[in-house]
Amino acid sequence: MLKLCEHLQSNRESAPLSYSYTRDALALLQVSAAATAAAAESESSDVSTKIPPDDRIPATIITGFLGSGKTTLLNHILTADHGKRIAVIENEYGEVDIDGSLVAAKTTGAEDIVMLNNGCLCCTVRGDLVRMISELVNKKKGRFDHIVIETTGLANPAPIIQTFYAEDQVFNDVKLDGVVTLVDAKHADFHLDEVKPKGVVNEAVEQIAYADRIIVNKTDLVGEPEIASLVQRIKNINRMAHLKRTEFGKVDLDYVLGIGGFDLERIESAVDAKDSKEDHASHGHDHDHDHDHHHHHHDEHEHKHEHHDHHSHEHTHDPGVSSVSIVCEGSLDLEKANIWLGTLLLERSDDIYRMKGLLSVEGMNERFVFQGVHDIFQGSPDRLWGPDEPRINKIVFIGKNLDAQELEKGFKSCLL
Ligand SMILES: Nc1nc2c(ncn2[C@@H]2O[C@H](COP(=O)(O)OP(=O)(O)OP(=O)(O)O)[C@@H](O)[C@H]2O)c(=O)[nH]1
Repeated sequence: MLKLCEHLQSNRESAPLSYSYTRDALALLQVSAAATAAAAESESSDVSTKIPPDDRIPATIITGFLGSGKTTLLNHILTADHGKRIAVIENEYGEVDIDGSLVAAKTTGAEDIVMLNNGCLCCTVRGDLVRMISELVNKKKGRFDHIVIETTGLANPAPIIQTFYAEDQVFNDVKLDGVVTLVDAKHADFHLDEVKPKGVVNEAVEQIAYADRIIVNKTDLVGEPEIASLVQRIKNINRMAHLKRTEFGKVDLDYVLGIGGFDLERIESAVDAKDSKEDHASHGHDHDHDHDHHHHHHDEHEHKHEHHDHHSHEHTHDPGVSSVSIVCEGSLDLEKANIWLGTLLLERSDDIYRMKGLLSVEGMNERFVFQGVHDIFQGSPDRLWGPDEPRINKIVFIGKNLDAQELEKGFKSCLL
């Protein structure tokens, strides 16, 4: 505990905190409150905890299924007039980096393009990613403003995101700015429906679940009804991410770069979007029951409701991935919140993909903001609550088999 305290205090002068173990997360919450209380005592007139600017280099992860338009978006980013110097890390699965040459051909030469071949970022080459980022930072610091990482279409983004919080070498110099997920308007349904063997993740679902920004691309290839139903489906998985429809990845760059890891507005809008009880109750129930798929996926009706014995329900409800948002006024009893969050993460961290929150903790003058990726938890005090500002807690979970009512009940039981 003492060690954590010291860590917290030294970190308050620099970057936010990241811990990869549940118990640390809890201690962090506790220590934050204690430190704030101490600050309040020692500086009676000015209790503000100064949150220093975070000057780490931002990194954006571009993910999306094979052929969804990642390289197209990357080219758009690199050729657009934004004045940012961008270092690119390309992860091409296989020996020949075709994407690399496509991107390189279009760039002006101001950026660095680094290739990570022969493996998928999410598994075999994560160590390489850490080394590569460290190398970029050590050798080229000051020569670029932003890192963009393009993952292979088959990447599960979780381990890549976790690299940014769990690896000190990365965390000290680089912050995750955001995860941008491209969705192929024409083929996404097919991939989302795809049945995976038990225990194997559906990358298409995961990529949507982890996104901060979603780009439904290739909208020129399908009609409005298909797009609308896809958008609905995406929102059922992740209601926190912003979503835009595009052709050839043409989006404003501030939609994808500089979005900020702690995008509080996003938490707020995700929560505000949850308006009715009915809406709330529908969370986690987007089961399409499309259990069997063949490659003739153009006719939706053709493969719906085909059941075979070997595709049991337990692994076919891929949109069991959903979002739950909780909003309620009041202040949290720290001890209760620690126990609740700790138990939840201990029991469910495999299923809780992402978690973001803005909390009002009793005895803490600042808003406490946090985010988690499975068992990795990062949080810090944010600005002071305003004198007349209602102390409203907002928390969003994205994950598998979430029970909205149970989560809400658990959270509310921590309120004073
Ligand atoms: N019609 C249409 N084609 C597009 C659009 N966006 C990209 N494409 C094309 O789709 C193909 C795949 O695009 P890429 O950008 O290479 O996709 P990717 O996600 O990088 O592909 P992988 O590296 O294989 O995962 C290319 O031929 C693009 O020109 C779009 O909005 N509409």
